[in-house]
Amino acid sequence: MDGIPTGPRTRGPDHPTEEGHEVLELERLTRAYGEHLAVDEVSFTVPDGRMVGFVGGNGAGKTTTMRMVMGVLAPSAGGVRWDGEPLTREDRIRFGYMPEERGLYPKQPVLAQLTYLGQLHGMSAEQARERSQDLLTRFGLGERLKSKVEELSLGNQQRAQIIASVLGDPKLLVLDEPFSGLDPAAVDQMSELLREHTSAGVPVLFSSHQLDLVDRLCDSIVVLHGGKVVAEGSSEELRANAPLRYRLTMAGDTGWVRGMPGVEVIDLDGPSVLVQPEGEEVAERLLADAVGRGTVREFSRIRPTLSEIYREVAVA
Ligand SMILES: Nc1ncnc2c1ncn2[C@@H]1O[C@H](COP(=O)(O)OP(=O)(O)OP(=O)(O)O)[C@@H](O)[C@H]1O
Repeated sequence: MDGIPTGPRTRGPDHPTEEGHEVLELERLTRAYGEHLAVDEVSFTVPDGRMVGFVGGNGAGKTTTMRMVMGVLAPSAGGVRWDGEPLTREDRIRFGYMPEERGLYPKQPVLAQLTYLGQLHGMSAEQARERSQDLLTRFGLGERLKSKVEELSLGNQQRAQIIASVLGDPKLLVLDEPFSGLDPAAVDQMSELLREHTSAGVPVLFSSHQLDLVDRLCDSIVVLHGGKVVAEGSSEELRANAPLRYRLTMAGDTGWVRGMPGVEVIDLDGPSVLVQPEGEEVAERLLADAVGRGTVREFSRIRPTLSEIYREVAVA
């Protein structure tokens, strides 16, 4: 478990402790560039032991928000609290951050660089080297310890960047697109690494455009659009607010569905139709009608994907 925070193992959403929750709270965080509001009163919480996915289209304001959390950028208004108190410089030193522009120097050997970063987080040179080496080895870079960062493949550079962000036993992780460019095996390894941190009570906030991955990994999701939070919750909560949709498949043509009051046809392809009924009663009426008209092969409620929900709330 090298590189994993040493906090009590019992912390986390299912095992709250009495020593308080280390929760990150963004309160009406706002950033303007000239007339343009890049981030507009963004409020949400990253609770201890939770993994929060931050999604939104290009230019939605994710990076700007994360930079303000990390103190790289000053907010125009609003603030950030940690453990109920305004965030300080000292708090931020204990946070792990993977910036959009990445932090590692291309020309320096990867182990030497991580060792140096570990020392900046207060470890001895020996501790820092040992922990860096263990993590690099665990994630398949054991043979590349002396390679310069620029000599690694992009995916391996990304692994090293993620390792760099967890080196100092962070109290919070803020990661800007940590999974971009990783192959599926690396995604699994890095997700496991992040999960180890949430299990130890660390709140994790990461941005991503990979919605399936966010759906799979995150305890909750914040959707940003045009600098504003347009949806927030667990994927189940987001789904509960999504429109009711059913797929009806019959032996014959389903074109007759177009004439049914209260039923919007989303997609119709001969014997199969995707519909959005106004409510459960309308769906039941539709099924009864279908049974009266011929053989029903399928009538099922469609669980929307996160991508579909995202398109509903975040595509202009
Ligand atoms: N230094 C800057 N000067 C002026 N405008 C900026 C600056 N940085 C960001 N912006 C603007 O702020 C908005 C939010 O950008 P930001 O990089 O936070 O979005 P993002 O959600 O991270 O996008 P992406 O997914 O493309 O990385 C955009 O309209 C961008 O053009």
